[in-house]
Amino acid sequence: MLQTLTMDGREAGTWRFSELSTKGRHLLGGHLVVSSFDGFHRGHQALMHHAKQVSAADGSPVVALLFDAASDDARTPLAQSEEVARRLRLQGGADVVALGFASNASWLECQALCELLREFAPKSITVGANFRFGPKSSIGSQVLASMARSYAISTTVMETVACEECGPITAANIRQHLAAGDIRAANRLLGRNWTIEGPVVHGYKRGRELGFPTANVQPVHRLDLAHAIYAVRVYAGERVLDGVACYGTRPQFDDGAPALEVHILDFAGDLYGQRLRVEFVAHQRPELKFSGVDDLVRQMEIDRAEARELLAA
Ligand SMILES: Cc1cc2nc3c(=O)[nH]c(=O)nc-3n(C[C@H](O)[C@H](O)[C@H](O)COP(=O)(O)O)c2cc1C
Ligand SMILES: Nc1ncnc2c1ncn2[C@@H]1O[C@H](COP(=O)(O)OP(=O)(O)O)[C@@H](O)[C@H]1O
Repeated sequence: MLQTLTMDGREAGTWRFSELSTKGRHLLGGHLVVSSFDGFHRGHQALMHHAKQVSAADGSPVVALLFDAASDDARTPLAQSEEVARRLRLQGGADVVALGFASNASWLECQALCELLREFAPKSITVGANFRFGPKSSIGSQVLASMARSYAISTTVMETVACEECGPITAANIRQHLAAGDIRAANRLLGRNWTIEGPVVHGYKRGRELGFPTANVQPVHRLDLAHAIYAVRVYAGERVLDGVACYGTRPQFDDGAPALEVHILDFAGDLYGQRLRVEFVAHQRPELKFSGVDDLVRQMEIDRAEARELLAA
């Protein structure tokens, strides 16, 4: 089964392989880019850039074949799937075909992929060197390349690029930086600021007592993010607001389940039920337990002033 996505990432339709030649006629003979596009980081952007350059020579479309490994809920999301589809279209100019291939796809599904490649009859394939799929991720990009060569499809395997200070541009490395709280490194590898979204839910109503009301944003997925204070930008509908966020267990109080709490600067209003997008700009300090609540509040005032400066820079 193939799933095609619209501009904003919603499903446009589900096709059988056999329907590709009729419904997907416009996608045939294009330049395929094969990836999970997990996070649409700078490595993926380089793949799209390459395919776009190749396609400029003959005018055939760029088609992104998106392996749907990003729907793995156990991992920190680097981008929502709608965001990935939107960026593929905007930055890559690509039509997007999403495949329900999990990273542990069966051999049968891998065979189906070979058939699919034949059906697409692409003019070229672009793939990253560390792309893997199939049972226990046992099939690498080189196997894909030699398979494609046997169909006389020209294939480019692009090496993983590294950033001098931040290491390889891979989704795994970006997740490691997030787990360590190194937002600047994660953002550099992503090529944009890491952003998550969720609805504002009720908390313990303690924030307003402290003079720091905090919107509790509930992310859809689990986050493996360092427990710390961050300077953030908040997108609430049309509004873009500066904020200071705490992600952690609140050792000063309940030491409970990890939560993301966002205090918006120079703002007063009811946000419950609204969907907020929180863009992480900089790490400020680790979450701590102070000798008393007054000390915590004094530190929060310093955090707020520092966030203001970081966001103005
Ligand atoms: C800028 C800022 C810094 C914070 N730092 C800490 C901290 O170091 N330790 C801690 O336990 N909680 C910290 N918090 C979380 C507060 O304890 C939390 O916002 C408060 O308990 C309100 O919770 P509520 O929204 O459930 O009412 C911080 C919150 C903000 C906005
Ligand atoms: N500057 C602000 N930043 C964040 N939330 C604010 C702000 N001003 C008002 N609010 C409102 O206050 C709520 C947070 O207050 P708080 O006492 O921390 O309650 P809760 O424990 O339910 O989060 C937010 O959900 C929002 O509706």
